[in-house]
Amino acid sequence: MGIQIRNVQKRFGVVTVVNGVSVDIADGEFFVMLGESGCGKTTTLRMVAGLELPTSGSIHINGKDVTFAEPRHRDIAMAFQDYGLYPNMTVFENIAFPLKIRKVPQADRRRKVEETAGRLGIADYLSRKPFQLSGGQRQRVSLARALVRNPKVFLMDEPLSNLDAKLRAVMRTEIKKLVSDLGITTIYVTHDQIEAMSMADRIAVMRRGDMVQVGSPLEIYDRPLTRFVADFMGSPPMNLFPASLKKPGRPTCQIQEFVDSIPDDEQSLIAGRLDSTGQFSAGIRPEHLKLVQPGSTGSARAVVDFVEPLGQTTNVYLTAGETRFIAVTDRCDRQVGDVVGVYAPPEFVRVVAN
Ligand SMILES: Nc1ncnc2c1ncn2[C@@H]1O[C@H](COP(=O)(O)OP(=O)(O)OP(=O)(O)O)[C@@H](O)[C@H]1O
Repeated sequence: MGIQIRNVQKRFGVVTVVNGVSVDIADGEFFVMLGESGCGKTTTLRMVAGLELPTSGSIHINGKDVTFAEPRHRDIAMAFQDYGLYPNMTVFENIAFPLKIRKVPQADRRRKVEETAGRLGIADYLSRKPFQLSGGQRQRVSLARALVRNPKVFLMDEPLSNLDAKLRAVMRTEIKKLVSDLGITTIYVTHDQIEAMSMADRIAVMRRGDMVQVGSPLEIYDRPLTRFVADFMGSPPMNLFPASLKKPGRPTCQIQEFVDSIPDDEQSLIAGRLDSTGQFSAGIRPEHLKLVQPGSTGSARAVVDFVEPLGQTTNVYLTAGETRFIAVTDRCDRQVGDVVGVYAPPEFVRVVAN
């Protein structure tokens, strides 16, 4: 059950925008497709919805081959960035619309609309027209209209991107809670890594029509396979230092101290992640670097370039030789020009493909 996407490819004329994507999405899973504009996430979602047909490959939803099925035969609901509400209908009529076209009896319709509106906190607005609502309320109506007929699968394309930052944060927790309470299998498209991290059971990071890494938010954050993924997830992003393997078992790096003691299990990944010139990147998250006394065992010497206090934490911009990188520390009293020791705990150093 759930959704199986198998070798799905989509070409528009000579341009391939989805490049043979395969993934299994479990029943009830919240699956996020994350990537930059133009990477093919919307096109993939539209193929699951039936709004676009694959050039090749297949899509199964709850055990049924729907590759070429009409959208209305897929038991899916959709919500998009533009709410798509009918301006001349009331909120009640908007939410009831999918039930009306399915000829659900009037009493049932009323009950379901009221129940769904209650869940989404819009029960008091049922007699208003969309123009009498705020953006957040309109998005709730759009979600209510999608959910009112208890779909098995819910597809969302950047549904929060028209809302301000604070409301987005509120809505993302509400949506996540709502769909997991209802047990609906969900595919959610976004370019916002915080949204992806906070909502997903699993994330697929997409690039140029490929799913470059699929995993739980923390797997992807902790163990990015490539520079692209490492750079995309996290703010400030992972520090990435050019490295290479000249002799087996001893990587060399721009900041040698950072790779000198990386554990064997991480070292064993190097061979599989070298590029054609024998290079890889050593990655370490800014929050894992420790500022210590210059000259402390295993530390590299660096100079503080810039200090950015953020209240809870401080971003410390550093230079070691020509190499620039960032450490995130607790509040600290480092000053520009200070010479510090920087220690990378070996268990946090990652081997990342270029
Ligand atoms: N009907 C179409 N005809 C030709 N090219 C298209 C068509 N639809 C999409 N594309 C192209 O396919 C590529 C992928 O588009 P898609 O909308 O899937 O990307 P996306 O990752 O969702 O981006 P965004 O976040 O901007 O929506 C883009 O380069 C786009 O221009």
